[in-house]
Amino acid sequence: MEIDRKKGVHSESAVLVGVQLPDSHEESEPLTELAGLVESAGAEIVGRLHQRREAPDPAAYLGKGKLESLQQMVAAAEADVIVFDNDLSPAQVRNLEQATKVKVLDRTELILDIFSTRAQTHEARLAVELAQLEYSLPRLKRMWTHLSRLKMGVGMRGPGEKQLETDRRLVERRIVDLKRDLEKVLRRKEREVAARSDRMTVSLVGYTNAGKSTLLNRLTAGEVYAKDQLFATLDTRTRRWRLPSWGPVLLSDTVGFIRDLPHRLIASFKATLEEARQADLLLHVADASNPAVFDQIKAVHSVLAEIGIDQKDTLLVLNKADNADDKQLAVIESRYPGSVRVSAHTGDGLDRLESAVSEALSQGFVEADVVTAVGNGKLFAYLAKHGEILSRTFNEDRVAIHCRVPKKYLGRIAAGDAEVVVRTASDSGVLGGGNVDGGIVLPASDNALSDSAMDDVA
Ligand SMILES: Nc1nc2c(ncn2[C@@H]2O[C@H](COP(=O)(O)OP(=O)(O)OP(=O)(O)O)[C@@H](O)[C@H]2O)c(=O)[nH]1
Ligand SMILES: [Mg+2]
Repeated sequence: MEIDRKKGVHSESAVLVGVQLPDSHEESEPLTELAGLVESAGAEIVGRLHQRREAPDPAAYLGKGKLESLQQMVAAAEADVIVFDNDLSPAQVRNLEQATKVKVLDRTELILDIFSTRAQTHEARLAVELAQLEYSLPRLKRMWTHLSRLKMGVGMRGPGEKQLETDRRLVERRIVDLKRDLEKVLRRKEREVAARSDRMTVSLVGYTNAGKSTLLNRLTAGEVYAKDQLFATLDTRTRRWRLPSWGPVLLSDTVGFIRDLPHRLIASFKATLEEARQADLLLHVADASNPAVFDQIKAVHSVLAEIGIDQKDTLLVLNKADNADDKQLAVIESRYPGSVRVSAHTGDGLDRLESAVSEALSQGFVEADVVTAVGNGKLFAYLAKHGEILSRTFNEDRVAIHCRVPKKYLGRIAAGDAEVVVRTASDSGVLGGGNVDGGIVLPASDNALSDSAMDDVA
């Protein structure tokens, strides 16, 4: 038997199989999400098979009777590929392929396959290749057609043990190279993102297909690829977003999440998720029209926890309100008070979203008195640009500036040859609302604000 493993599932006919285990995720309509993934990958669905089992069968995951049904279904529909909703061991894949004579993919492989066709930037390509190779290493026996692309010409038949050993070493070497390249990308990215840290940054996160890119486009009039497919976006885009009554902040889009996202994939996408890691505020976009919205919100929380950013300030955005059932919206809102319902399509609720974001960002502001030399125009400009100047009091060659500024700039302001005294309470205005526990005095320093610290981004 020879099965072409090179092609993924594009334009093929696929049979979907799912086994419901007692502790595994349960969908109201089984295989819905898998079907979305398979269609996203460009395949046609020609059959579905679902089974409840206490435990997977070690040999073929399915029980004997169901395996026979599967064989018949594949033959009758002339399917090219079987896609499992569960993750399979290498032996199970081999046995299933032998029994059905067609290619078998599991959920992780399918996701990796979609990622590999969508990855656009150098960084996303590296991330996907690494995740794919790490996944395939223990599965090399059936991966040799894929490997032939890497190294040898076509026409290679099945690998002998020696060949396998060579392949394994090649893959391992490539993995080391990829990790090193990704590490470099990550460090560069960290520097890039940190360099724009004197702008408030907001990051869109959420389940795949929730409408993050559409929302980014709508809010910033940018040109970001948005499409009704899972994992339309694999690369982050950052745009300037002019918040009314606030000013410009940076808004970035990210790769969508999915339940049971392969851990390796999350690890490989670290550089892509750097924007979200350093953001001042996360906008968690959920598709309120999806019956599985609660599961999706939970799945996003667990990915955020895995990246270590689940403690960040987060605003839940209930998108696709135009398409959602009013009752469902009310249920979500009572479960998540403080969430904001919007429609990226009709534009409904975007004004409320903008106010909610402004308010959330204000939490990061403090009122302070900054005392500096009258001639320190640079610092004055900096305060005006990033905060709000409330009053100025001159005293000979010194000026005391009463202002409202983001907490995170305090260090930088103090470094600009100034004394900074943070007031304990602030009477909240447009930008205000920040509360500080006690008056903090930051010492003046000799370092004047450097040009780069003053640089504007975007
Ligand atoms: N009805 C309706 N559809 C929407 C809305 N917002 C987005 N969509 C549609 O939902 C689909 C997914 O939108 P995207 O913006 O690509 O979603 P995403 O979250 O960026 O998806 P990934 O990049 O795959 O993670 C597209 O077909 C959009 O047109 C909305 O408010 N209402
Ligand atoms: Mg997107």
